[in-house]
Amino acid sequence: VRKRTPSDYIFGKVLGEGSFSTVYLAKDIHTNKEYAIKVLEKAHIIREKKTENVMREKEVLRILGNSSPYFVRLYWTFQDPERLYFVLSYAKNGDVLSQLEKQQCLSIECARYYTSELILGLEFLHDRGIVHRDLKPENLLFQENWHLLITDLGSAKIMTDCDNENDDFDKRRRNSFVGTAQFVSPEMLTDTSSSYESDLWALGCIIYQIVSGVMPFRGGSEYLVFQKILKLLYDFPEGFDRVAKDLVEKLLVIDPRQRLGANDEKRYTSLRDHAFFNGQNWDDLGPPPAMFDT
Ligand SMILES: NC(=O)Nc1ccc2c(c1)=C(Cc1cc(-c3cccc(C(=O)NCCN4CCCCC4)c3)c[nH]1)C(=O)N=2
Repeated sequence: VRKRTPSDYIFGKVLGEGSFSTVYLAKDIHTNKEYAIKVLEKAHIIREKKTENVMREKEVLRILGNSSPYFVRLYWTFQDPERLYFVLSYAKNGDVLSQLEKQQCLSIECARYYTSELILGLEFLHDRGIVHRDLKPENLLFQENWHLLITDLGSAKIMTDCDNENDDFDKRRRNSFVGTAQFVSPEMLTDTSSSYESDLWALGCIIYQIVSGVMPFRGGSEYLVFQKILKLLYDFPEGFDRVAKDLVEKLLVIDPRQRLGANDEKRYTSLRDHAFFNGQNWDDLGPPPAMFDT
């Protein structure tokens, strides 16, 4: 197959902007299919020493292939003298953060459904030895059929055997801060170690936010947010669903080994068995619940 070039696509609106990439809506001129194309400036990537992150994102997306319904798919990559291009799945209904900004919070039925899809995605990812490390509502997308799609594997880590040993100085030196302040786990702040349980902490933050509409750890600066995380300084708004509260409290635990799911023989039995998912058929979640009052 001929290597694609930018001229194979008509580029449209900006779908998202990050520190190291811009994502555009694009249409393939041969098939009229729509894609999200993530464009990275080579000079910027090199200057900011993010080459390894870019290579890892491509490697992780290659490992995931199209074998999970819950992750964006990487169709093609190509480059020109200045830029790298990743042709990815387009999720027509945007990201969860935008939805929360539109309707404050999700109904408890939607929160349960999308948390279930996220857990199925995490089971798939973690069983393949991959930690996302930047889970947040902005990286959770709604496809045209309103099923969830997890994106942005640019901070992901591929766990190897040595990663399961204690941190050593080199690892501490190598691991700079990863993730987004409000969702970063205490262990990523204290000893720069991150593992599967770091994604379980982020899951707790996400459930809190989709149920309440606000983040659990908020502050005027990253430093203040970090202090609240390290001291587990958060509370629940009046009327927060009692069962969801219990689940969040079992995930937002300082010691990663004590988080719900951390010691599961089979991932993530103890999350699936929590009362918040009572009645859930994990083998068939059914169609997404209506997002709007129709
Ligand atoms: N960092 C990353 O890797 N980021 C990525 C990667 C892949 C990717 C990605 C981000 C996507 C983000 C995205 C953003 C949007 C989007 C942005 C702005 C507006 C809209 C929008 O309003 N869509 C119309 C549908 N609306 C949505 C809300 C309810 C009414 C109907 C969608 C759609 N998809 C995407 O579709 N595919």
